[in-house]
Amino acid sequence: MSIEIRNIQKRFGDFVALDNVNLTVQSGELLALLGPSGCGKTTLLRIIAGLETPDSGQVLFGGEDTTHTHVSEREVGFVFQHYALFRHMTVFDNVAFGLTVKPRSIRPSKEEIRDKVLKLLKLVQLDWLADAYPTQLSGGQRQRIALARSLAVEPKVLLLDEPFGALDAKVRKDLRRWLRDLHDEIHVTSVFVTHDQEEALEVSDRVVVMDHGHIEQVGAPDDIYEHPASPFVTQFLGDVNLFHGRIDGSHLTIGDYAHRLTTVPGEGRAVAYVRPHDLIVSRSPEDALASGTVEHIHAVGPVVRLEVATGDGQTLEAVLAKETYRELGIALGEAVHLKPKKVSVFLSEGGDYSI
Ligand SMILES: Nc1ncnc2c1ncn2[C@@H]1O[C@H](COP(=O)(O)OP(=O)(O)OP(=O)(O)O)[C@@H](O)[C@H]1O
Repeated sequence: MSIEIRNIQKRFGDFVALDNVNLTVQSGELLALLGPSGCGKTTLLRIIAGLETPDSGQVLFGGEDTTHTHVSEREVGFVFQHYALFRHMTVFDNVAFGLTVKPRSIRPSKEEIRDKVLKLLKLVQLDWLADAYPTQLSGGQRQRIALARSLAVEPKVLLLDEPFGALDAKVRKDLRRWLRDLHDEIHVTSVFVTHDQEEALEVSDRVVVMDHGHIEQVGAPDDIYEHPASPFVTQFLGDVNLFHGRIDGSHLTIGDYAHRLTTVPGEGRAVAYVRPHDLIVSRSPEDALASGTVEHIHAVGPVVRLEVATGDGQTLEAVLAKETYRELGIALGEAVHLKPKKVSVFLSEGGDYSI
């Protein structure tokens, strides 16, 4: 079931929560809505669910206008950050709930319900917990049961609002992989809200990056990461070093550094971003974008993070493999030169972008 969002506008008082949002979710796709707190992701998800009404615009399911269809008739499954399992019911009864409350005329038989629940519990790999109560489960297990419960009624669309938000980092990582595998198995059209870029990039088929109630960029994870469309997306997807320069013709100049651009966004003042792992640390000043003194050295697992103080008061961050770091034999207080492997450049358009 595809979802089409057309010109959605939503205000809360004077505050514009969603500003003319347009988006198509393909049938069977797992799509992430990614953005900082308050950007409107949850509001958009609630509008898709029918839990919130837009001021204007339309939501279409499979080409049919559902803007004014009640939430109970939209056939959506919902999983929230905080497990909404019924405490007084076993895992089995929690998963069966949506089926047992169906009107008698369309309710499956007891045997059918039993088969279906056991199949779902197997799917989320927790069939051995059928007789347990929610309080006996870990946070990650509860979320898997919540997901099984939302799938029991065979929703056309599955909506997940920070489903792993309340879990610790390790469990979160396991569950993201698990969700990806599960989706590959069942292919229900799913929209997933997160503010965690790593989660969005790892789990989804496509990522929608939002900011201040509008969509900044939509694309496959790799595409978004490699070709961010704006300074906001570049910064939101990970650490960056910022440089100010100019574009003239196809040349970017930052101080004495010159770089030939393959795609030219125009002419004028520009901002350039380089990710810490895209800075080559060298003893030689040749082709250097910046030079400075090593102020801090942090060894983190297989990589080493250097903080380099430049003459003009900026601190740059470079990340290099431990092996390269050892070969270079860098020590605190030494002078190093930094050369970029990859630069993302945007015109300043009259105002500087800042981080
Ligand atoms: N019912 C409401 N009444 C008033 N303001 C609201 C209401 N719901 C949301 N907002 C505001 O709309 C903005 C967008 O909220 P929303 O929950 O969609 O953001 P979000 O991107 O999901 O953020 P978070 O990750 O923090 O949940 C926020 O500034 C929020 O305060």
